Amino acid sequence: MRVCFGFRYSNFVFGSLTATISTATLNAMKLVTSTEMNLLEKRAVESGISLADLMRNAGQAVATEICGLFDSFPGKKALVLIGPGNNGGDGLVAARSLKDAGAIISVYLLSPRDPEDFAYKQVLEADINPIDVQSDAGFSKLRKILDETDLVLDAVFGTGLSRPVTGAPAAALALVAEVREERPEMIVIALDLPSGLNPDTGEVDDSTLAVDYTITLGYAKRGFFLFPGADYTRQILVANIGIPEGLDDDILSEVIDEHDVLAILPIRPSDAHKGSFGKVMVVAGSAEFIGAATLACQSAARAGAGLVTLAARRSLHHIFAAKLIETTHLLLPETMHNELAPEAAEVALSKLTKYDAAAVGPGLGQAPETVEFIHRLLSGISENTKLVLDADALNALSLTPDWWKVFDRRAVLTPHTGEFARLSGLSIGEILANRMEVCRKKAALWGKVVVLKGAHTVVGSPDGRIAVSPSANPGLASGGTGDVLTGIIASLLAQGLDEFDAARAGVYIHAMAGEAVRGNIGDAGMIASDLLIQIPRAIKSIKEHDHASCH
Ligand SMILES: NC(=O)C1=CN([C@@H]2O[C@H](COP(=O)(O)OP(=O)(O)OC[C@H]3O[C@@H](n4cnc5c(N)ncnc54)[C@H](O)[C@@H]3O)[C@@H](O)[C@H]2O)[C@@H](O)CC1
Ligand SMILES: Nc1ncnc2c1ncn2[C@@H]1O[C@H](COP(=O)(O)OP(=O)(O)O)[C@@H](O)[C@H]1O
Ligand SMILES: [K+]
Repeated sequence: MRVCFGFRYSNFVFGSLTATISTATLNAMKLVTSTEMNLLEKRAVESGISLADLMRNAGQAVATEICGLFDSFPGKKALVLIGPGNNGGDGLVAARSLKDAGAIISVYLLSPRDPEDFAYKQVLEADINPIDVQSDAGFSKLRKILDETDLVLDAVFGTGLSRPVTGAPAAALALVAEVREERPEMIVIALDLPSGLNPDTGEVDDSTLAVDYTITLGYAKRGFFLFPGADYTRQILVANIGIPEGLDDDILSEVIDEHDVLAILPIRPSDAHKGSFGKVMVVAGSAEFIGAATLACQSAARAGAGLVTLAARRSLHHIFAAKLIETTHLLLPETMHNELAPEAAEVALSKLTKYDAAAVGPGLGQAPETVEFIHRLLSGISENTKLVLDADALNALSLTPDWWKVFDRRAVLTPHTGEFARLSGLSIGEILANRMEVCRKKAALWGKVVVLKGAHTVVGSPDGRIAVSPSANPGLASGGTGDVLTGIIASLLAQGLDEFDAARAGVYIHAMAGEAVRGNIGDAGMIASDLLIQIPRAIKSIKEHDHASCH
């Protein structure tokens, strides 16, 4: 079994990610910490699998994946760098399997290893004579091998890294990096993870290689989706090492995957009418932020809602009406200073009873009257209307100490890092240092589904689950793309999805739309409106993938 993280979109490959997620198993989409990985290993051993079996499976699976990367593997030259622990052990088994598959193998020991251990015997039995760093003073042999090898397998350190990398391992990794500059055709593959990358935090060592492929064992590690680590793993393949199914039921983190999204997408019966697909009210916009409201309304419609209504200031009606042809309009009263009147909340509330979902916040602004309007609206909104809050709705909430005790209903919140900082009182640095854990904890404390936006967006659920976007796409870092996400999530809420499902499916569809635009025009110059037509295409593509995999 093999899993690749990435997007398949109309048979094209985007970014540096692979094209296919080629398995139906959802377990492989789980994300683990090093502690969780050790626990799973312990459970596997308790269930009757020996450590040697796991290592044999790991080494063989890695070799199989490597062979699959080449059109023709026999005769390829492969160098395996071996460290002191089990990662090195896996590397020794992989070296043996690669030789069995026809490769010309060099094994290079960066630390002394016990010749009696199971893995070492594997290479000796295959007549591979490891080169020892002690006997290769000055790395002259290593340099010579690197000048000719087709691939390097980094099996120096895995999840057991405990301190900065120094000495021979650091020097050898630096040499690989240097030769790679001269020989870009040389493929570098990490076994389990690029050595020196912290699997829990995504921190990297100075010596960590940005590899071409990371063949990870059993489960992807959280650090692959946290920066800077996320820039070092490139294409990630998850290899099956035989951990029995069912041992990971309490692992609550996952990468959002097309199969998950397909399973939760709303069904669209042929005899549907517009009432079948829910009504969304978007409460948004101000004179300064016209685009935020229009983008949210259009994306809600493009994600499949039956009817979208914009509730916005009366004096802006003419411009909104010109921009939004399909949207209906609710004209909200204003103060004599041309701000939203706080009593506009009652106007919106009186209509909202007929709506399945509301998106509140994009571009509303932060005038005191607007803040009062938002507070009145949020305190009066019925539990029957599902809710997504973004931008100025989040800013307004942040003004109330312990806001989650006052605003204690279900909702999706979609903060970027700055808004999350205001909501939580944490600094930006504290959030960036561990986005997944921070998001999980706050979602539980606040009792909300929280979408912490950015590269590899994290969706946290109050029950402890987190779902991480597989996409990092600098093209999306432009004004208005978040408003598009808000509209998509509101649309999915209106179509009947619960908060967590709407948020993770919405994040995935939005990311896929972004990847499609990147595929067309690159990662600079993307504007939020480019995403709109890609939303239904992304949904179509997800559905077609299912169709393709069924036949
Ligand atoms: N957890 C699991 O389920 C499995 C783990 N396996 C492999 O085991 C690996 C983890 O093995 P280990 O726990 O032995 O850890 P590693 O192989 O990552 O390295 C730990 C060893 O390196 C030393 N070390 C750590 N940091 C160092 C540094 N900066 N400089 C020099 N020496 C350093 C430690 O003292 C220890 O000897 C995984 O990455 C994976 O490759 C597989 O064999 C199979 C199953
Ligand atoms: N580097 C990136 N990789 C992936 N997604 C990104 C990246 N940068 C921004 N995004 C996405 O773009 C959107 C930006 O939203 P936001 O910051 O609220 O902007 P705005 O309010 O202007 O719409 C979010 O969905 C975010 O996750
Ligand atoms: K490694």
